[in-house]
Amino acid sequence: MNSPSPVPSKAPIGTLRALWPFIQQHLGLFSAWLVALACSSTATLSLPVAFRQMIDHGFQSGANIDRTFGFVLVVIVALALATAARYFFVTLLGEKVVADLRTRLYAHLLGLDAGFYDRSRSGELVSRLTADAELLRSVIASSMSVALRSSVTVIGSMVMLFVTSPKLAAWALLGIPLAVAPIVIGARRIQKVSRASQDRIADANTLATEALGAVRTVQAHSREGYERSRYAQAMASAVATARKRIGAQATVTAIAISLIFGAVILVLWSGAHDVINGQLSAGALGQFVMYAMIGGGSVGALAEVWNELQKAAGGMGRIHELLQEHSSITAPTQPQRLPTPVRGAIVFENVSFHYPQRPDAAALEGFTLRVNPGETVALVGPSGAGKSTVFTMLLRFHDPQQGRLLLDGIDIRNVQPDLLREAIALVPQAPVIFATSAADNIRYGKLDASDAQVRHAAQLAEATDFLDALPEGFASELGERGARLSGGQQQRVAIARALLKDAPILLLDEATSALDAQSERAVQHALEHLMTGRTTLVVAHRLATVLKADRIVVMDHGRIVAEGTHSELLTQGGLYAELAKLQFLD
Ligand SMILES: Nc1ncnc2c1ncn2[C@@H]1O[C@H](COP(=O)(O)OP(=O)(O)OP(=O)(O)O)[C@@H](O)[C@H]1O
Repeated sequence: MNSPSPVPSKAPIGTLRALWPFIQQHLGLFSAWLVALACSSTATLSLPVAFRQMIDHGFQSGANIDRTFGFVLVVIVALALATAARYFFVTLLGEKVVADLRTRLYAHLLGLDAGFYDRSRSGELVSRLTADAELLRSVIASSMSVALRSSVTVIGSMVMLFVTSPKLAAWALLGIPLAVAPIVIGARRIQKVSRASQDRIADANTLATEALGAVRTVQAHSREGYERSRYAQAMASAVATARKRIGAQATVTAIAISLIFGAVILVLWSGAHDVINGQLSAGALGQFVMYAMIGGGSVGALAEVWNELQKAAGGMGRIHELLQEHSSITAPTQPQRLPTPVRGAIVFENVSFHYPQRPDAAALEGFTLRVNPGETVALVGPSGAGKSTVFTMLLRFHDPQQGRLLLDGIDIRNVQPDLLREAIALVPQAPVIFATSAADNIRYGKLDASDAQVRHAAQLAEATDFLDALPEGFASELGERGARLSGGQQQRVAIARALLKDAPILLLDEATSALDAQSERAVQHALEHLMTGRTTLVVAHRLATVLKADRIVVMDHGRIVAEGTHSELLTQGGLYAELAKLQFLD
């Protein structure tokens, strides 16, 4: 996937066609917009005719005056109403289409497999959801509307110019492109400079995001001054680039005004001669100038939105690309049912697996393991041995290239992935705490749990003491990534969540970070509650856990190198004895 650029890249306008299915969902609004557009364009194009009436007949004494002014008034009211309706329908359409697009993309992203997330960065995905979708919103609500409206107006005013005065129209046809061309060229140049200017702003934003996100580290190193001057430099560079853009913009404005009004004056001058010679009425000349201005303005507007449309096409292209991604972990067409309740018998049968990003190195190789219902198996081994990969396979985040995994005798590829994962509770090494209340964090394990069930789970996880002590008890917000809790407390919240889920299989990645003796004991107690009566696979880092396991499996380079109890393995010597000496026994 492309890395996100602050200014989205361009793509052929045709890419925007992918928007059509989303617009089709709101055909009523779309049609209402087209009707309003037709009305407002008709009113715009009738305005010069109304003015001609006013000039030619409005100032003469006679019966016509009231009717003439009345006509002008009607056209103006119609224009006002149609413009308001057009704006309302198209803006609402933009909001709805983009909301649908975002919802659809988000739902799609949540379903993609681990392989996809290994190769994408979450920041990029969020930018697809925000920046690219935002671009499309402005395109539907404004650029698309302007493009269509201007096209209609350009064609309409061209026709009317010829109807009003074929001779002057021929002049205008030559004059308008000559006047508009330099403006369009200038606008292109401005676009380039403003891209550079936005890039500089983005550089400064990156600096600020990084420093503010790690403000403790910045302060701990006393690097506030350094960060301030880096940001100030980035800002100065942004201003210098912006100055170029502003200068170019000012020049183009001066040229545009001179050219456009110059052309209008020339045509007027030629028309004035016709009026004096009696070949043209004053009203017709006024009407002509108005059409020329409307037409010229619309050509300019078209040139301006073209760029916007190209950028939006780039955004749509990237969103479309994401929507085409498919998860390789899918439910079988005829899924098999797991027994109820799940007993928790796990079998890894000669499993070999390479991560998609690392096809050369096997994370698991010829891995065979049988875990009986209710048994606790500790996985130990050096870093990178493949312990976490065992969990990944069991949760079916990836499928093995060889071999199979059975749960209660059923190949997990034949089970619906969500039902498989319902049967498993995972307590990861670094607990994930969401920025919601403590109760909701625990309730993530079982969304329909009652308050009493949440409290009971917290009790078993030894979490009630510190949660009750928070200012609003269980209703207290835990802050971003659980910032208001200590490491050991976060672990106990995660354990309470797993307890509430009450799944027959438990995957436990024991935290390596050292806790003080008291939290350590609390966490151990909580874990004991959690492990009771469940099939448990635990990546063990502590002697206490290893000693409590029914069996210890020693892994190295994706293979099982030894199995047994602590004392059996110690007497065997080898990798386990070495690890035990380094990890548990000192
Ligand atoms: N998402 C991934 N993409 C590519 N390779 C990976 C990925 N995750 C793990 N690996 C590789 O697979 C191998 C096994 O990793 P795994 O995380 O299972 O080891 P581990 O025993 O759990 O290590 P640790 O104790 O350090 O967590 C390692 O060589 C690792 O580099």
